[in-house]
Order: sequence, then C-alpha cells, then structure tokens
Amino acid sequence: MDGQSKASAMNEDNGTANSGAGEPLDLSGATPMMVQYMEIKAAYPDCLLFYRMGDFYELFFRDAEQAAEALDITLTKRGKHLGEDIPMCGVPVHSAEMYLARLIRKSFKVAVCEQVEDPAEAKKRGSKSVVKRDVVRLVTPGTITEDGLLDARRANYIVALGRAQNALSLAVADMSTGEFFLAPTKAGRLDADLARLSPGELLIAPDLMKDETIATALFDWRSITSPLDARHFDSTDGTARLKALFDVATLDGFASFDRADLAAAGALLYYLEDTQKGQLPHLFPPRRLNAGETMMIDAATRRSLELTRTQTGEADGSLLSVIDRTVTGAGARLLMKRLSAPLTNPDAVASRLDAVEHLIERPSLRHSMRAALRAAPDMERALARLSLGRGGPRDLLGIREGLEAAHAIRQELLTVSEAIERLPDEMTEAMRDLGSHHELTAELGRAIVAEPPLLARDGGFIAAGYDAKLDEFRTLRDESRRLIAGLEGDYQTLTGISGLKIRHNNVLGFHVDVTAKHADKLMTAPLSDTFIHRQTLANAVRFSTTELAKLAGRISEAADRALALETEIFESLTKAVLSLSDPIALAADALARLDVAAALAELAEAENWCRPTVDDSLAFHIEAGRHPVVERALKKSRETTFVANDCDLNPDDRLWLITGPNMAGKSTFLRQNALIAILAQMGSYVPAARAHVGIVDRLFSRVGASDDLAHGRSTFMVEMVETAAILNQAGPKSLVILDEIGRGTATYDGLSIAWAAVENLHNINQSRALFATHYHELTALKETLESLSLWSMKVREWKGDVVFLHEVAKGAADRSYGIQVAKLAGLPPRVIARARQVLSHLETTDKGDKARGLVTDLPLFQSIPERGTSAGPHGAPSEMEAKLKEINPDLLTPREALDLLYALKDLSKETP
Ligand SMILES: Nc1ncnc2c1ncn2[C@@H]1O[C@H](COP(=O)(O)OP(=O)(O)OP(=O)(O)O)[C@@H](O)[C@H]1O
Repeated sequence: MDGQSKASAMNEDNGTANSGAGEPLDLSGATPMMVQYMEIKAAYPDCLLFYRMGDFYELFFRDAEQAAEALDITLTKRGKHLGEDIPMCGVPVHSAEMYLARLIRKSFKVAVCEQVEDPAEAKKRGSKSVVKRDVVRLVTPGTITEDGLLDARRANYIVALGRAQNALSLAVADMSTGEFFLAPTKAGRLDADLARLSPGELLIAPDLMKDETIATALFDWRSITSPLDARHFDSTDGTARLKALFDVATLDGFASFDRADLAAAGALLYYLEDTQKGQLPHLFPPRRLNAGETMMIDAATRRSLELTRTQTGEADGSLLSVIDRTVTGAGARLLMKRLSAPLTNPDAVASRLDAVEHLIERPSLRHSMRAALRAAPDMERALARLSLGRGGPRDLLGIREGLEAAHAIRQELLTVSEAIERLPDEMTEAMRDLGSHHELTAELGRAIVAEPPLLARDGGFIAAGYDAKLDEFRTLRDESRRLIAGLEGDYQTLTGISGLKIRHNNVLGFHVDVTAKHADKLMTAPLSDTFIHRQTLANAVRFSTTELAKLAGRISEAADRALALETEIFESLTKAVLSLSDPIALAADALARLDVAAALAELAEAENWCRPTVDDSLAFHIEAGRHPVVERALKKSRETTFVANDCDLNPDDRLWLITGPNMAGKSTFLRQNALIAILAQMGSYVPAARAHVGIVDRLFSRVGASDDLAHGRSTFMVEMVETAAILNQAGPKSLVILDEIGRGTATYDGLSIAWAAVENLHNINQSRALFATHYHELTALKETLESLSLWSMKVREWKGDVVFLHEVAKGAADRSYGIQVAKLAGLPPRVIARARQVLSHLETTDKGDKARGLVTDLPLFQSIPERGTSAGPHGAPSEMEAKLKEINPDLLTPREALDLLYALKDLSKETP
C-alpha cells in the first residue's frame, strides 16, 4: 500500500485492534496496514515510530500526540480504533532530519520504519496486500551521525556503565568520530566522570540503580538514560564482540581490560549494532584510561566554574566561549575535551605547551596553518557516515579536501623543520599522523565534481572524463536531448504551428504542447497519424509521438544507466576511503590537535597570557592572575579595567582565609585561580604574568549556591552536600575553593560549621585552599592553624559610600560594609537607616543580650518615622486618625460607610 491510499486504509479500520503501545495486541478487525503498524510498534515501545507512507513519516496513537506536542505540528485523526479516533501526525520525508533533530534534543528515540519493497511487488500478492516495512534504524541521542543533528563543536558520547566483581567501568564512544575508550570509575567519582564526558546518551542496567550512590550520581542524567537489559552487560559477550569488531584473537594488544570494562564494552557494542541494525560504525581500537590520568572535577565544581556552559546552561559566557579560537569543528571538540579533562602528568602538559609556544613564536607558520585548517572539512564525521553507509558525495569531497589541507600543512611543517630546527614532539607526531594520501586525493579529485549533491541517488556528482562508460551514457542522453530540441523545429515546420512546443512533466514525460485553437489540426489526418492525443486542458492540448517516445526512452535509459554507474563508482570510492579509514582518522585527529595548538597560541598572544610552569610540587604561585571571563566582560563594558591579583599557596601558607565585603571581588578571585589551574593543566597558557602550578589531582569549588528543586534539596542542603564531598575527598594535592560556607543557616550554626570546615581543611585534608567568608570571627583561627593566612579585599570609604578596589591584600577586613553595599543596590533609605541603628546596637551590646536588647532597646518603628505613616507633624494625630476616631461603625448605613471609605482614601493620598 502506498502513501496515497493511507487515508482510506485508516478509515477502513473500525475494528477492535489495540494501539500496540505496550498493551497486548488485539488485532481482530484492524486493517492489514494497522495490523502491520501495531506489530512493528509493539517491538519498539520506547521509541516514536516513524512509519513511512509515501512521502511522509506518519505517527499514530500516543506517538502522534507526543510528537505533535514536541514538534508543535498539527495533530489530526485518521480512522477509528476501538470506536475512538486514531490520533495521527506526520512529517515530510525530505525534511525529516530537522524534525528528528528536535525530537532528539528533547531526548526522544525514534524508530525509522521504511517500505522495504517496491509497492508493485506488494500488488502482485493481491490488491489488498500491504507493502513490507521494517525498522531500518533507531535514532537515539547517542547514535546520530548527520551534520544536521549534531553540534559540530561538541563531541557526542554514548556511554555504557558496566559493573563486575564490584568494579565499575564506563565504555565511551563517539559514533560520529570513531573515538572509543574505557574509563574505569568508582561509585564515588561516577558523578565527576559523567560530568567530564557530558554524554548524549547513557546505557545502564536498571538493577544498578539499587545502589544508592550510583542512583544519586545518575540522577542528573535521567533524561538521557536508556535502560538496557542486564544480560547485555556480560564480560564474555563483550570480549567476543570486541574481538570480532577488531578482528583479533586477543585483546591484550589494546590494553589490559577488567571484567567491568568488558561488560560495559559489550553492552555498548550490542546497542550500537542494535540501533544501526547490524551496521557498526568505524571505531578506533579501545584505549583504557587510567583513573588518575585527568584532574577530577565533580559536576558541582564544573557548574560553579562555568567551564563549558554557564550556570543557566548557555555556551556563551562560559570559559570555553572565551578561550575558543579554533577554526574547525574537530578542533573545537578537542578543545572542549581538553578543557573538560585537564591532565595530571606534568610531562604531557609540557609537551602540549611546547607546541603552543612553538606557534606563538612563529606567527607566520601559525597563520598559514590556520588558513589551511579553515578549508578543512570535518573528516571525522564524514568518515563515520561513510562507514555506516549513510554517506554521500559531499562526504567524499570532504575527505579529499581534508586530506589536501593535511598535505598542505604537512608541507609547511616539513619546510620549517628542515630549514630551522626540531619541531616539538607534539607537532612531530601530528606531522607523522597527517600522513600522505596522494593517491586517494588524486583519485577523489578526478572523480568528484566541485559542488556535488548531498545524496548519491541524485546523481551528477562524478566528473566528466573520469569514467569513459559514464561519459558515453551522458553523451547519449545529451544527444537525445539535442535531438528532441531539433524535433521541435521539425514539428513546427511539419504542422505550420510556430507556437508548438516540446515540454516535459512527470506525468506525461516528453510531449508536444499546442494551444487549444491549433489542436484540431493535429487531431485530423494526416497529422493525426503522427500526433497521438494525450490530454486536453483549458488552454493547452498535449500529444505524444512515436519518435518522441523513442527518444525519451533513450534518454531515460541512458540516465538510468548513468545513475547506476555513478552509484557503483560511489560505492567503490567509498570502499577505497574506508580501506584507509584508520590513517584518515589519524590525519583528522592530527588536524584537530594542530588546530587546538594554533588556537591556544593565538589566544595567548592576543590576551597576553603566560606559559605556566607545571610540575609535581605542591606550589600554587600565581602572579598578576586574572579571570578571563570577567576581564572580557569588563573590556566590553569599558567601564573599568580588571585588577590583577597574586595568589601564593605554598606549603607554609596553603590556606588563605579571605574576608571582605560583598561585591569586592572574592568570588572572582577564587574562581580565577581554579580556572588558571585548569587552563595550565589542559596545556594552555594562562591569564597571569607568571604561574607555577604543582599538579592539582582534584579540584573542588563551591562558589555561589542555588537550590536544587529536582533533587528536593534546599540551598543550604546543596551547600552541605557539596561541602561534605570536599571534606571527605580532598587531599594534599587537591585545590579547594570555598565561598561563604554556612551562610544559608542561622548565624551561629553557620559560623560553627565554617569554623570546623576550615580546621578540617587545614589539619586533615591539608589541601591548597582559598576560603572566602563573611564570618570575621574565623580570623581568630590564625592563632591555632599555622599554615593559614588572612587576606582581604581592599575597599575605601568615601563620603559614607564604599569603593571597591578589587585588590587582595594581606590581613583581615576591618568590617563587612554590608549596609553600604545594600545601599548601592538601592534598598530603601528607611531600611538602610534602620539597619545602621540595628548594627550599631549589636556592635555595642554584650553578646548574650543582643537579640533581647534589640527588641527592648530598638522596638520596631519606634525611632524611624516612615514615609506614608499616619503620624502628623510633631507626633500629633493626623487628620485621618482624627476622622477614624470619630467613626462609630454600628451607626453607619452601608452607603455612609462607603462614602467614608472614599473620604479616607482621599485623605491618605494627601498624607506626605
Ligand atoms: N579583580 C577585579 N577587577 C575588576 N573588577 C572586578 C574584579 N573582581 C571582581 N570585579 C567586579 O566586581 C563584581 C563582583 O565580584 P564578585 O562577585 O567576585 O564579588 P564577591 O566579593 O564575591 O561578592 P559576593 O560576596 O556578593 O558574591 C564582578 O562582577 C566584577 O564586575
């Protein structure tokens, strides 16, 4: 059955079939097409079923309701089911990608069900038979490869969490690039590992959720979690799948995997195969990460530092948005990965920094490299599409242009390295990986036209001169076209009708077209022997001729054969590309690495950043450090310039207690030091005059609190959960940034918690730490904690107002200036005045009596006459009060009462 007849098919359906969505199927009375629909749908209960009917993908029942709402498209009805209308909506096949993208973004999964036979075949089985259909692909957030569905500048990881023998592991793949690795994890660091990867889809066996720590860590990822039956997480099965995929007898050559790794890998590969219906993407052999290879940064810290997104979820305003100068999608993805996973090995960091330095010192090499990179298409993703049989001619062109860019850059580097000196290791490696793919690029260069269509089935992408047979078919086709054009003149002469035209449309094909007034002539002998009447319209009458039909036949035959041949050539070129997929993927990766190095060099030069010294010490010494995002914002606003600040957390002075008013720049200072540590360890220059960073193994930041309604946690609870994580996990190599611990509860409770937290940090965790607080009482800790020092944000008082200098200075702040800041924020003057009274009372009264004293000594409203109260001058009763006194409500009629109310209202307006 084809698309045209779908409406009638649904209307026929007035039987008793079930919707098929998770309910037992009762198909009696359903139309054959509905039976087919429901059977297929029953196999994919958790997906929206895109059911192909002609030029549309149709959705029915609950799927239709969900999709119509998510896509904001019209929900219609077709036919009846169990006496009720069947909801339906549809999307055109030619624009399905756009709709898929929107559904994927909303975390839906889609099963794409195609017609898998020619409708003519179905008809042979009888007029009522249904065209065979089958699901050809599941589109899920983690398995997409189309450019239109993907963000070019972000990786799209699919992750499976495996558990075996009490060990946990994450199998991670980016199907759009072929990246594949295993990352052993622990329940306690699962949250940090997932936050680092920020997957698009997460596969877990539901029984893992019984573990409370795991369930908590997975909570934030619930919208992208796909439950997968526990039997797919099997290490033996995983081993077999890995061996089969990479065609090896043993996995020892890759790494030494434990059972949790293999269970996770098995589930991941099963899922990829299942969603791609047996067609596996190109994947690199798996690497196994070491748990301590990268700086551990938990989700809360990432959020608070706004590394790749701001707290409100936008990319703009994040650290990444400020440092990203890459010019390719693959480069941008790599930069983001590096920013998300700073290294902990000083040598690896130094090696990245060497490449950046090399390119800072050689601006012309950098500029020409970036120019070549700009012309390089996304080879990683083109390759992934080709390997899944989803590629098109533009992907072949992309591979060619990418390899040409690789070649150009390689030549450039070769010239430099031969002429001047040794390249840094990173660049030598990149140069090696860029490889040399002359033959393939030359072949693709000859084969593909400059602007090919998106789909191979459209044809016309193989260049003239590449294949003699193809040229022959095309000549034949063009020749026939020329003959047809010639025929038009012949027919005009033959009939004497100068307006006779030969036209083409999809229904009649090539035909002769004359106006109605000339039609009779062609329909009478002798011309009627040549011209066969086909169609009469209001203004035109159409004819066919044998000769025209013959030529048209030749054209379409030649075109068909040309297309078949083009498809064949496309397949063989794709095969040639895929036979080199590993070296091509390496070249693509090398381009990305060079893009990142050049981009970081560009950034360092433009922003005047310095190369940090990164080693295994416990130093954290920053001179004239800046916060790149705040600095950028200030530059834009042009109001003030950023004030640079030093920070030196050496072992004798590793805990800084920072006091100072709100708005003075404490949070900025805290964050900038955390960001400098991250930037340094990712292999970037840093916003400072000098920086010496001893490797930070874990970074904890609790700056700025917000409540977490989804978890049902109040602001204070969130703060305490995050503080607990820090105090339980931080160690001597960690860097801890804590801002205003305890402020979310009663003063003394908060102070006590902050006090105990500082002691714990100093004595137990022994981490390098910056601790900002409003509790001046904490400064007393200086007496007992020898590695603690006191710092404050400098302010100046000017005519009763406070001026922020944004300078970090030795010593504790003398006071908080909270009231001055509140005044700046525009609190009403009466509140400010009252607050000053309360403050001076508190400051002069004995501690124990403070609260009671407040009530007795400063009764509310006693001292500050407020605007709008009813008191008259000198405390005399106001006119309104006098009037109110006169009233005896019992004696008033309703009308009098109302009048009185109006009078009082008028009086109240007159009161100043
Ligand atoms: N070093 C600096 N140089 C210039 N301006 C700065 C600097 N640090 C902070 N600022 C400006 O001051 C504003 C407030 O800074 P920040 O939020 O760090 O203050 P805070 O002391 O943490 O305040 P609160 O305690 O209210 O959170 C920033 O948005 C920025 O505009």
